[in-house]
Amino acid sequence: RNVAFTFRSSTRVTEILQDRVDVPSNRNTLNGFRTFCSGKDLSAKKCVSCSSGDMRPMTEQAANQLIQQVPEWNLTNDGGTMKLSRSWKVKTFLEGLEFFQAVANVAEAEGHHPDLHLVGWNNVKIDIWTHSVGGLTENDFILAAKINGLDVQHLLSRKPAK
Ligand SMILES: C[C@H](O)[C@H](O)[C@H]1CNC2=NC(N)=NC(=O)C2=N1
Repeated sequence: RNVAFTFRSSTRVTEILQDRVDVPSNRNTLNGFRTFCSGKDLSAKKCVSCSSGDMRPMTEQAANQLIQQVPEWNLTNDGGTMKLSRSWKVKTFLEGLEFFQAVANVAEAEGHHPDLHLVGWNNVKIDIWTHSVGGLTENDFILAAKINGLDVQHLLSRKPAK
């Protein structure tokens, strides 16, 4: 029995080391602070609570890596605060609000909330960052990936967003 157990755990360690499995999002720590964890499919992850005071914003280098998993989004630096941003053009004002409702459902489910802009009646822009740490955490990329997965095509104008 011991032999089987040892085999199973070392297999798990090997999988984790080779990055073949997802592990809980709070696994990686740097100097005792959570940063983010590696893993393939961001949209399959859940946002973790970022209010416990042990979370710090990720480095620009880490953000440049993770953005490759959500290339539809832009990395911006807003007066020193790193954010994710994406724009869409909707067909009508009301469809903009429908778009927001779909995003709000995801945000509520994740307990992680983006800034929503609807400007000039049909320009939707969403900014995501972790307010409590003043920068980006893996939660922001998870939310971005989940917003990418929404079926909102029918709400969008055929004209590209600015
Ligand atoms: C307790 C709860 O997790 C926090 O208040 C959450 C709510 N949603 C949030 N959303 C975002 N984007 N950043 C936060 O810091 C944040 N804080």
